[in-house]
Amino acid sequence: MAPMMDGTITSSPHAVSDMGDAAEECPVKERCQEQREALPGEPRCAICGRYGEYICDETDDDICSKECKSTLLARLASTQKPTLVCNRPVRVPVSDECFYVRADNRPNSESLSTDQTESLRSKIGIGIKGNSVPAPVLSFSSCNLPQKLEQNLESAGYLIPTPVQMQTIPAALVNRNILVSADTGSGKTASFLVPIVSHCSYIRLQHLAEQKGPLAMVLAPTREICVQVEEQAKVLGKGLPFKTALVIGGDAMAGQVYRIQKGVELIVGTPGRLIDLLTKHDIDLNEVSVLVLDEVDSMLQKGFRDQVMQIFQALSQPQVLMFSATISEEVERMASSMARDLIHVTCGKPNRPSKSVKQVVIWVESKQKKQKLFEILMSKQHFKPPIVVFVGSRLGADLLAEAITVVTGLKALSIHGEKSMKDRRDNMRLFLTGETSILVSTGVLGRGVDLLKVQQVIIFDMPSSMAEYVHQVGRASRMGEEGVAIVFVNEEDKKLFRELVQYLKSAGAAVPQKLANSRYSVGPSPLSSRQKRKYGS
Ligand SMILES: Nc1ncnc2c1ncn2[C@@H]1O[C@H](COP(=O)(O)OP(=O)(O)OP(=O)(O)O)[C@@H](O)[C@H]1O
Repeated sequence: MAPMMDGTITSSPHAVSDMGDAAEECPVKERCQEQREALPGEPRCAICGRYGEYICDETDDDICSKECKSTLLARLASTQKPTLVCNRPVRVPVSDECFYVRADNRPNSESLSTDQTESLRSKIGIGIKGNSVPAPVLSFSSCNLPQKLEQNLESAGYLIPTPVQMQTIPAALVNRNILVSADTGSGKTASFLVPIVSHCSYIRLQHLAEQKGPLAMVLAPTREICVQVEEQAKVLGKGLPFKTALVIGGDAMAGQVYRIQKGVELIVGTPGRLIDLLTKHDIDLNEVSVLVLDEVDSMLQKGFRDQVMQIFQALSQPQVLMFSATISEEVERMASSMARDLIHVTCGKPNRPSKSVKQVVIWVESKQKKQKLFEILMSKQHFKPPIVVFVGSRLGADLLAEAITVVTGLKALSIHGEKSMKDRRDNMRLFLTGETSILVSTGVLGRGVDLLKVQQVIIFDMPSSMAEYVHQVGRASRMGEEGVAIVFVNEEDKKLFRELVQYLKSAGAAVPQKLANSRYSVGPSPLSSRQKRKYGS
């Protein structure tokens, strides 16, 4: 994630005297979060205030990591060179001046040249397709966001945008339709929530909407994703005229309707429940001007597609923002037909597992899988809690969680679509708060859910597609942190062998001999023509 590093920074004299040789031997910290807090009297990073262990060779400032060095240099560059701006005109409401940075006070008022923009994109690893795509930004402060939103971002620890946010936020702020494919854990959620919070509070503060109806809608395939998106929206919208409603099955509908009728800016929900609610109750959607399809490939698949289109058609030409780590050519085509003048942003290697996760594939016959899993869980070397174990069936999830608890003595819980919403919430809470360290899940947690401290997943049953595999592997890493995915395969997964071998080879991961030697790993796979349609050649 850290953009544009040359790494030339020197150890601070304070650090050497305090830490002796050890400090000199330690590699320079890549990221700010790897650095510790500063103790009283110690040098502080000029950017984030953590322990300023190094000196920036180009400015002599104390800094904590390569990440902050790059922020420091970017800030410096932005005050000296033509700069990056969002083009959205910002008008300041007289009564709410405190929320906005005045346009004429902005330090960054010129645009980058085309060459500069292209070179910046290639440095931060962004690809774009589309007409007149706004330049990326290097900081949240160049976006003319409500001041309160900037503060909320800072309080949440979002000091600089991630690459996908750098490109997507400015484009979304000027109302462009966007399709984004970016690695799992790369910060896609804030890429749509920041523009939504900004847009909604702007409309409310300016009294631009006639009614108090919702202004934006986020659709996602699972309840767990919706819960997390709504939670994050609340964090970012705190203190602004920005209320949210969560519309998912398993929660009482009456409460959801009441909340929406009272007036909310954002609705986050699963398509099925939302249609149910909209058909039974009179909800005014006239003012909804932004629609987000999170995990868009899943949302445009059979099962969801008709419901999504029904909702889309009930809105009056909203701006459409679509996101996933896996986007096929077919999804691209469908997205282009839904939204005019679409921008396509890519970040990282599309449709491949995040390179931060080490894939360790083991050939295990089905009857031996449980035993192998228990061995891993009981091995000090291999078990790195908290972990998620992905299985293929609901019953399998319950039975395996029970078996783990009985055999290893480690408390394991399960999550799947047949559990009540209360159980799903309780089990997630117990897992995220560290009260239990093993969660056995079906695909419901495979996508989009931020499993904060998880750095290890075990794919006990291979999912039905390589797209789901990419998402499940991605649960082991957030924001480029290193993770491990242990994957059990055997002949039953043969329809995925060919692609799996390609993925492993391109990631430099070992291919078990039985997998490499299988006739299904070479030549056309049983699904090749369908897969070709799905992912292109
Ligand atoms: N600018 C930022 N600075 C610091 N942390 C961030 C920033 N943006 C996002 N994060 C954090 O990074 C983590 C991953 O973000 P997020 O869940 O949005 O990823 P994602 O791309 O949606 O992943 P997935 O495809 O797996 O759903 C979250 O914990 C989030 O809080």
